[in-house]
Amino acid sequence: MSSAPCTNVRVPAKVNLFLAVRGIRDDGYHELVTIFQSVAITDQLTLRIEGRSELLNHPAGGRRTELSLAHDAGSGVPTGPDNLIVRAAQLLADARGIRMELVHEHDPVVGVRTRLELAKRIPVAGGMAGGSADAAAALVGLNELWDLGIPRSELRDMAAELGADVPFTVMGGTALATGTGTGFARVLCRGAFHWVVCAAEEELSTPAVYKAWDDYCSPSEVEPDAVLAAVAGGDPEALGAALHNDLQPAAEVLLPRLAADRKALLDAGALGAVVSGSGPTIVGLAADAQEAQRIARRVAGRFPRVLITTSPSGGPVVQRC
Ligand SMILES: C[C@](O)(CO)[C@H](O)COP(=O)(O)OP(=O)(O)OC[C@H]1O[C@@H](n2ccc(N)nc2=O)[C@H](O)[C@@H]1O
Ligand SMILES: Nc1ncnc2c1ncn2[C@@H]1O[C@H](COP(=O)(O)OP(=O)(O)OP(=O)(O)O)[C@@H](O)[C@H]1O
Repeated sequence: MSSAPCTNVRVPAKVNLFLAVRGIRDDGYHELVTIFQSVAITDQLTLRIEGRSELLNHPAGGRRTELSLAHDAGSGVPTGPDNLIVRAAQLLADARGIRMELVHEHDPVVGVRTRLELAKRIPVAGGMAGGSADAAAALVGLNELWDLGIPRSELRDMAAELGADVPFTVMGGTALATGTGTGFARVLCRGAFHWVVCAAEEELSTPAVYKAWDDYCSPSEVEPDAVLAAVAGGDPEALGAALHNDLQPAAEVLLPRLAADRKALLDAGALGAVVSGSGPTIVGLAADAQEAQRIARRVAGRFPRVLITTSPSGGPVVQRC
């Protein structure tokens, strides 16, 4: 087999610079208009092949692999079949006729093993598409490691089966999405934006936030034009004023403190502050890199974890190791 025995994928988190909920579909999903942007907070997935690699991608060898997953994210993130990485691997294996058996990382290798290790830096259940980004890393990384040759655009289309945020995280950059968030077009973005990312102690479940929107909010007509103009012009002041998220009031029903947290970021000098996706992470936009550091210092005592980052970032970056 010609593929490398080891591949590394760095995959960025996302923020929604704009998110409008237009209504509910019959299947319970919500129709959105949203602008995604990748930010430079990344998870890293390392993928290795051990044992008899000829069994993996060779029709005569039977096309099969064991797969194990380990991560450093603690007990809130599963390592079994529910992990989005494992679901992504299963999706690719099924699509290419590879028999995949999920095993424990310490089980002895019988035949061939695909060993995955995740270094998690994106806040978990924070509204920054961490699990989706990991699924994207698995699709892109296994495509390379298993030598499947699937174009990125096809991986993006397959990704919709794994979750609404996954197609965007396969591509990265800046995009305007409609539908459930899976159909999108690239958006022009000039320059770099500087963010103060404030993680919360609590987690918010995405279905629970959409349920709160159902119970307390109604469809909005707000349009993304001001955000599109601000990113095209590389104008942080305009972007700060235009940041918008219809899920924010729903997240604040479940965690009322978030409203005061946003105000604290604005008082500390942020040009705008918004709940990221379904929350509870809040992102504050700074005028420049120095200002981001100043704001971060001012709010540090209020949040368990404050990160400084930039956007836009690219898509998943694959390196042989
Ligand atoms: C909040 C956002 O992160 C904004 O980008 C996404 O809309 C959520 O994306 P995600 O977590 O990848 O979503 P999925 O894993 O597909 O769905 C999780 C749950 O979110 C709700 N969901 C998600 C997307 C959408 N357009 N409408 C929904 O109602 C559904 O209850 C679904 O059961
Ligand atoms: N690889 C993974 N990383 C993180 N969580 C995962 C992963 N796979 C499955 N999960 C589960 O998904 C839940 C949501 O985690 P995630 O970090 O993706 O949330 P999120 O960033 O709010 O998602 P989104 O912004 O896409 O709505 C977690 O509580 C965890 O149980």
